[in-house]
Amino acid sequence: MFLESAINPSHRRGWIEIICGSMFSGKTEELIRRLNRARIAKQRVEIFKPSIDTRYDETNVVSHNENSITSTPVQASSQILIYANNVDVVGIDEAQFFDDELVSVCNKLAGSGIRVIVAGLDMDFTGKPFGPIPDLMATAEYVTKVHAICMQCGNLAHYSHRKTADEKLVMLGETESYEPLCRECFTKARGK
Ligand SMILES: Nc1ncnc2c1ncn2[C@@H]1O[C@H](COP(=O)(O)OP(=O)(O)O)[C@@H](O)[C@H]1O
Ligand SMILES: Cc1cn([C@H]2C[C@H](O)[C@@H](COP(=O)(O)O)O2)c(=O)[nH]c1=O
Ligand SMILES: [Zn+2]
Repeated sequence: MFLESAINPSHRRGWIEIICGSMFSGKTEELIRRLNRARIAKQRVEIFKPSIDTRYDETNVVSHNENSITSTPVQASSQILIYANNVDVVGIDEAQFFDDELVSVCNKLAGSGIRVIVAGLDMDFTGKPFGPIPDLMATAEYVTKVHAICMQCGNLAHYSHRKTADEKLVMLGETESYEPLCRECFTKARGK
């Protein structure tokens, strides 16, 4: 579906792709896969992540199974417009942590002929829509929802259950603090 077609500079068409889902669903792997393919097609690629995401690495975007790609950490989404100069493709990871302006930033980039690929959590640990992702999903041309495996029953999971009592929206973590769960197991776990 996402062809790395040669880009004709006189007639550049941009668009937005969203890769969303729970934690451990393969969002970052899929983002890295698409960006690597764009590089193989000799397209100019820039990758951004919010600077608060220091979980695996200060700069690189790193997946749970240790795939990685170099990125530029930025504090505010508006900085992406400044750094995304002379590029064909922009990748953005952990987009749920960005401010709401990310929606207009991505639309401006796409409007100027850039392919924009955004990965992020669609729901927070309570099951509510997370940050700018829902609005991005509404305005994107393409939305891919990927699934993890439920850690309780082995079915497909689309919730990220927090295993600790912490109620803060932003709490970086891994398997020590979060597990992907299916609807049934998440409802049971939240009911406790
Ligand atoms: N419960 C799980 N379901 C699926 N993959 C898992 C699970 N737990 C760990 N993983 C690992 O996580 C990888 C996906 O990592 P990543 O792309 O970083 O996910 P995301 O960005 O969606 O959190 C999988 O390829 C697998 O190795
Ligand atoms: C559900 C949820 C998650 N987080 C944090 C936990 C991780 O550091 C990232 C998600 O990373 P992944 O690449 O999708 O595995 O987000 C959070 O701060 N708040 C939440 O509600
Ligand atoms: Zn389950």
